[in-house]
Amino acid sequence: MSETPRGTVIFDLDGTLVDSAPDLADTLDEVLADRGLAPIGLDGTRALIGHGIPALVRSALVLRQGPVTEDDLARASDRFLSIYSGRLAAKTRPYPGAPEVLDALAGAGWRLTVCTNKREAAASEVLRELGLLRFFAQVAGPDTFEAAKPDPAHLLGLLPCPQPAVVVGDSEIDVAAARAAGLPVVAVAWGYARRPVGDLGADAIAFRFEQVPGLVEGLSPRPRHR
Ligand SMILES: O=C(O)COP(=O)(O)O
Ligand SMILES: [Mg+2]
Repeated sequence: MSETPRGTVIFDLDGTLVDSAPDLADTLDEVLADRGLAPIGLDGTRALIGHGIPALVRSALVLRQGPVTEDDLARASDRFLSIYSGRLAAKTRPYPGAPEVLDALAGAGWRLTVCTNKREAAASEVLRELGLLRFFAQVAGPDTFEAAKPDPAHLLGLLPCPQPAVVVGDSEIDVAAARAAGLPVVAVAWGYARRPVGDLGADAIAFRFEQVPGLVEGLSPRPRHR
């Protein structure tokens, strides 16, 4: 990385850098099977990802068994985490082009960070197992600053001083957090958004990973050097 960072790119994780839905779906279906409930499957799981694991488990239980008590949710979330921690990157893979683009952005002087609603330790471990952790100066989960997207504090914690920054994410949650933080945002077309990517209200859309650096450059003011 160059001595004067160009600015910070804040990447979302699930649905943006990595396709984690297969491992999340397998885990969710195992939790449901333990309870004699029908599976949600890959497509069903994709539609529930983005607000973190407790929210994912709650949504699945509500769909399959109706209202859930907080105790029951805590038990099911613990069970989910114990299964998921053994298969964080069993089927999870970076999206095509991600490693090359991260390498290029770092080489161009960008400071790279991750802002995810997956807990910090699990997010870092997924990135480590996929060989991507080395690109990132910091990885922030909802437990890092005690703030979870769409709370802008989750993004702003990654920017300790005023600097150019661009958010890259796949969902309405990422766009809402970026808007609340006053940061420009690129939406990627390959993730888990519940709406068409053109309806997310992002400043730009990437249809392939290779488009990300050009869009990030275009949205970021050049820092002034004295
Ligand atoms: O819901 C999750 O698992 C977190 O997803 P995110 O990395 O897209 O924030
Ligand atoms: Mg996401």
